[in-house]
Amino acid sequence: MIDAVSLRGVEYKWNGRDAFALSVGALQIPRNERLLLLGPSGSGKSTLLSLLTGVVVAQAGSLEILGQRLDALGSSGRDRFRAEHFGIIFQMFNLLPYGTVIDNVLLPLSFAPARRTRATAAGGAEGEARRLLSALGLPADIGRRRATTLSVGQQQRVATARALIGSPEIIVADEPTSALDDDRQQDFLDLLLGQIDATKATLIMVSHDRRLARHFTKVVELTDILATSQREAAAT
Ligand SMILES: Nc1ncnc2c1ncn2[C@@H]1O[C@H](COP(=O)(O)OP(=O)(O)OP(=O)(O)O)[C@@H](O)[C@H]1O
Repeated sequence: MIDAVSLRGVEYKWNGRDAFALSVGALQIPRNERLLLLGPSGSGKSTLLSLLTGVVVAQAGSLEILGQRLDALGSSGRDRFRAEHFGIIFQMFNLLPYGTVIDNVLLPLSFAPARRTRATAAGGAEGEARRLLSALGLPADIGRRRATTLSVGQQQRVATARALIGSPEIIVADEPTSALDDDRQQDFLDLLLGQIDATKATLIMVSHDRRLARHFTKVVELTDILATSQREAAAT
């Protein structure tokens, strides 16, 4: 089976003086993996996610997602590829503040025809949005509320339903539990992992919190996958 992620010798440097550079030797993520990527703040975890999702393109090396080389696509091709194959739960959730909860959950389907087809086949796009919201523990009447009126925990679940709708192959989550206390973190992870199991998606979650490790099939320390040159520089 084609891997979810196949990365080799990737180098990326942000623009600017003294800009941060990331140099990753190799990272292979099979389909259906639940991977936790650990690293301290500022170590480059979000930068790596931006590379994997094609928000930015590496200056060197090769990166394939589901067998597709991202550098072979232009910027709008990468946007389409991201919308179709990734569900992304952002650190700050990035909900449309004045949209309703249902608008927010349905949003990715506007840019992802295959996800729309799957959601429609599963019981209509809006029905599927409501099913996911309820599976994530939200009350039945939440669909018409504005995103701005929700608690942080509710916003996070809406962002999760938006990532899951239409069953994209890869779910990426950037520190999604950092705003929650321990009990809520546990509840949230149980719900997310239950949904991931149901759709057989690959999960890539980024965190600095190694206590989350037991929920995952694989744990990778960012420092362990850095290219040798960058590891040596970081150690000095
Ligand atoms: N859009 C950007 N433009 C320029 N530099 C950036 C940009 N995003 C991140 N960086 C730089 O890249 C470095 C790594 O940041 P990154 O956000 O990838 O780390 P992180 O491990 O995800 O940190 P955190 O856990 O705090 O989110 C930092 O020095 C940061 O300033």
